[in-house]
Amino acid sequence: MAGAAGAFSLREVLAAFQTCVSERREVLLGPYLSGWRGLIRFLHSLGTIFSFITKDAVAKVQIMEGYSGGEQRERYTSLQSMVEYELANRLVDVQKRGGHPESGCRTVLRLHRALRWLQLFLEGLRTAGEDARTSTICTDSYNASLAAYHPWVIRKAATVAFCTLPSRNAFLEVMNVGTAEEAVAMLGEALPHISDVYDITQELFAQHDLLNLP
Ligand SMILES: CCCCCCCC/C=C\CCCCCCCC(=O)N[C@@H](COP(=O)(O)O)[C@H](O)/C=C/CCCCCCCCCCCCC
Repeated sequence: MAGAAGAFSLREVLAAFQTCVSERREVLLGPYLSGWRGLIRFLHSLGTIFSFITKDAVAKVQIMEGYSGGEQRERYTSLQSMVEYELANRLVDVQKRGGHPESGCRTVLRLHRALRWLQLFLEGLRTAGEDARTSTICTDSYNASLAAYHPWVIRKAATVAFCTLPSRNAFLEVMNVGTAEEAVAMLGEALPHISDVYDITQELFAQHDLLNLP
């Protein structure tokens, strides 16, 4: 279940995103949600100022867990099968939220946009100098991705929360993969897998005109 306690491990998150993409280049929902659960563990550790973000991420993962463990679980093995099933059965609100306010497609779209933030943030952490401020990396990544989809009040609250983030080195330590240098190396290994998942999903959603679901 989403949001379970336990120490964050970048290795686990990496393994999840690594196994996300099948030989047929499908994004498998099981490992995708597993990756998100790992990331949420990290968010929990950042304290209550981040709880409005944690709650939203947990809620979205729980919606998807409901589908992937539900009656139609076979339709939810991959993002590709989910899109096909939900579109064929008119289970997606495409103009405004109505009968299907929590479709898998619109829920994954929110996580997908957040994955872009993660990609930019981790790349920023990986390439920044030792004395770089995590809050600046996080704010820049947010402004270049998710912020475009959030109202002013959320952007404001997020920016305030980012100011409390620990230093870059503290971040690298919390990844539980050894020294800062080892953590940076592991980020270099993790990022192509996260990018692969992002790119495949982006193409899938673009093909089906699903990038602006309400
Ligand atoms: C050691 C480094 C590892 C880094 C690990 C980072 C862990 C981050 C984990 C999760 C990222 C946050 C996921 C947030 C999902 C947000 C989805 C969203 O956009 N939801 C909005 C729209 O949903 P609907 O209303 O349409 O259903 C919703 O309104 C948003 C609510 C909450 C605010 C979201 C702010 C997102 C900021 C993302 C940055 C997280 C900062 C983490 C700091 C490291």
